[in-house]
Amino acid sequence: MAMPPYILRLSCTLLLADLALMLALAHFFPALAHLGWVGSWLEAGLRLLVLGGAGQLLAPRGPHGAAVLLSLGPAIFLTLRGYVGLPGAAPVLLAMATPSWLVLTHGTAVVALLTWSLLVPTVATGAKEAEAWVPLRRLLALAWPEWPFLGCAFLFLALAALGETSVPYCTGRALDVLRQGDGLAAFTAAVGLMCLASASSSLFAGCRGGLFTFIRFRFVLRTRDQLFSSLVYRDLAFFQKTTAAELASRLTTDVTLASNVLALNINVMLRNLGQVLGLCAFMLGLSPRLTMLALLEVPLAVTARKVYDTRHQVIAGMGWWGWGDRDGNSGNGMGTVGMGITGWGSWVQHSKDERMEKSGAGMEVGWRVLGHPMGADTHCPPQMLQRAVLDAAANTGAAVQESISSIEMVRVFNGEEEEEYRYSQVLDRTLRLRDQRDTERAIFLLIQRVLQLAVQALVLYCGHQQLREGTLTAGSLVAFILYQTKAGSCVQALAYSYGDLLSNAVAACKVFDYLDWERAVGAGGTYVPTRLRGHVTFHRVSFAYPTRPERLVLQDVTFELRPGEVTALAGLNGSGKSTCVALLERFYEPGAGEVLLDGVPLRDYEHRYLHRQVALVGQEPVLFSGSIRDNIAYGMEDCEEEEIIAAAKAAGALGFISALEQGFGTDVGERGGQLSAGQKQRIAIARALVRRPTVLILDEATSALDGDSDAMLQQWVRNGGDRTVLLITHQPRMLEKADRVVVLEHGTVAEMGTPAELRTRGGPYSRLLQH
Ligand SMILES: Nc1ncnc2c1ncn2[C@@H]1O[C@H](COP(=O)(O)OP(=O)(O)OP(=O)(O)O)[C@@H](O)[C@H]1O
Repeated sequence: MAMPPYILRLSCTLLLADLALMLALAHFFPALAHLGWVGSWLEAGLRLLVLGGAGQLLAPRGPHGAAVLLSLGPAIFLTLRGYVGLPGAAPVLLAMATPSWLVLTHGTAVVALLTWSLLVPTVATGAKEAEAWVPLRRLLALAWPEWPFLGCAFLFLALAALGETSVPYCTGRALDVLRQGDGLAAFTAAVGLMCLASASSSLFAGCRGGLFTFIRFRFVLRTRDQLFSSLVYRDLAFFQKTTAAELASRLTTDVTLASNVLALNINVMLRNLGQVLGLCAFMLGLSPRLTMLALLEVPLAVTARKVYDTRHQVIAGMGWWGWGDRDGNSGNGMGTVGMGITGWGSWVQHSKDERMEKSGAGMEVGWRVLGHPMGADTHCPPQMLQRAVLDAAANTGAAVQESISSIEMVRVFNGEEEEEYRYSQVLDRTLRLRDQRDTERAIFLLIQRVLQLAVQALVLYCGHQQLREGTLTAGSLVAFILYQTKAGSCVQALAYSYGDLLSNAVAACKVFDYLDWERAVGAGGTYVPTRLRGHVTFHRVSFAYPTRPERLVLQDVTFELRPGEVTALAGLNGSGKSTCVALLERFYEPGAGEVLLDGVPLRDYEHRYLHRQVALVGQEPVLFSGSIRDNIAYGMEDCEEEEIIAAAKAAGALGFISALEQGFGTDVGERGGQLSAGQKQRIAIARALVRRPTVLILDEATSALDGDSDAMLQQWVRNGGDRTVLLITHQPRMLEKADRVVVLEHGTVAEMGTPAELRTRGGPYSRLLQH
């Protein structure tokens, strides 16, 4: 296997810098050698400065840990050698050693670099780390309302750490008392102290855990609330670009992950840091020599964890097992969307390593997002393997949901076998991902354990020597080993929490991105005239949707809607009729030109006022779950029952509503699913009419109505006084009833006039009628 060029460059740079340093300081080294191990460490510090600087300047791409390893490695080795007391002479300084020592040092560094590059193909994690610390201040600010609870939680954290740290010490004391036969009273006191330390640490730990869980719960609720508030005020262009699943993921997964930073990661980090420091203090008191040896575990554990964490990210980025399209092609329907969970699924906390599994319940993933087939060129950002496993689990849930919710279509098109095959494929992918993750984890744990055991064996060897020398008692050695085991697991937890904190902080960044948006809805306009005529003018309007900015769907469109008239927009599918409606509702801003209401640009009107004056009944009426009454009075706080009844009557809905057992109180079901299409349309019309709008827009709003819809239309115009009505319809009968018709073709106005005029011209309108 060829050596990556950046490693070659870095290795050569470090070797040359090392040689240059040794030549330059050759005269000073004998004086340093007299200082013993202090001299070793002074040499190490000097080499660290020079090698680190040279590496940064001449080989900035390489992992900078190489300079640290090269400069500190020999000093650590020589110091440990002195502690363990191995036979044979060793040089004090690398500079004064035979050239073979230098070759061995640099050779080891090259091997370490190659191993690192194999295990972790991408090494640029620095930026991610720096970025991850940014949101901590914001998270603290968000959690600030909980400061009394936070204060108590941190107090209990400190007390619990103190209690946990003193338990091994008390155990060692009890053992020594037992060995020395100091009498029952002394033994009882020692055991009592041990029990007291254990009991109090358990109590404090319980209080700490309970308080942090409580704070986390409140934090999650408040953040979700704020995030949702910021979402509903976003402009529609945003929702065109962002999938519902992504937003749901932000609200559920990312907020939960962000809450972990404070309530879990910092909590665990501080707890373990406190314990490590306390344990080290006790260990130093027992035997400084053994403590230095035991501390060897820290860099080893941190490096192993870093390799594992980084590798997880890389693997998930490269070997993505996302949702495939229906032909079984592997695709990534999720991307940064994450799991696309729209339910409030519950996170289950497992052990530290098995941190998060998603419970299957409550997962609902939109098919549009999941099923969106993406080609191999789709950019897949690196994601943690764990996250990919969760995504796959969410995909499995989505597959079930999609098949079951479309079971009628499955039956009609005989698709049972295909659905079966598709589901088994998704399960297969999930299984493969899990296997990959579990194998990696098992190997990592094994390596971690071996490193731990190696350090413990070293400590036992030295401890045995100290016992023989009489500088350590058996009880102290037992206490030391207990401390070492505990300190080891604390260091592991510390390293784990740090990695987890970084990835959770990235999730928090995404949440803050969303929270930082300025309100789009309601921003700007303040114009609230006391009287509105409802004269609408499209003046040279051009427009392209934000998702396809290169394609103009309206070009230089000019027409007007007059008060007291029904103006019909006619045109083939895709000619731009609904786009005109979207601009009139201010879903988007025109790219060029203006939409004016009574001569004033729409953006100058106050948001609430405008949407009370301009009401829309859309192509696919959307009802919300709740009663018919709630749906008609939606968005109107001051709506009287009589107004609701009058609107329902005008929309021709009173008949069927009265026939229902609970009348206006009848629940319409999710998205109005318990009503027929025509009934939904009538309720949607009533919802528009109850506002007594000056401008009424009917976008294919009468297609499912039975009875004389053109008579009803005339009634809606007359009842509103001089109401302006914009009608979009494909029904020639309705077009003929309009006062004026504007014909659109490919986003431009082809012709306009009264239906009779246009018919006699024999132009686009006539062709449309024939079509
Ligand atoms: N959200 C969108 N993003 C990008 N392009 C869109 C979007 N909505 C519509 N379009 C495109 O804009 C063009 C005009 O669409 P529009 O819905 O205004 O047509 P329409 O005349 O109302 O058609 P129909 O009679 O079928 O309702 C179409 O080519 C359509 O593909």
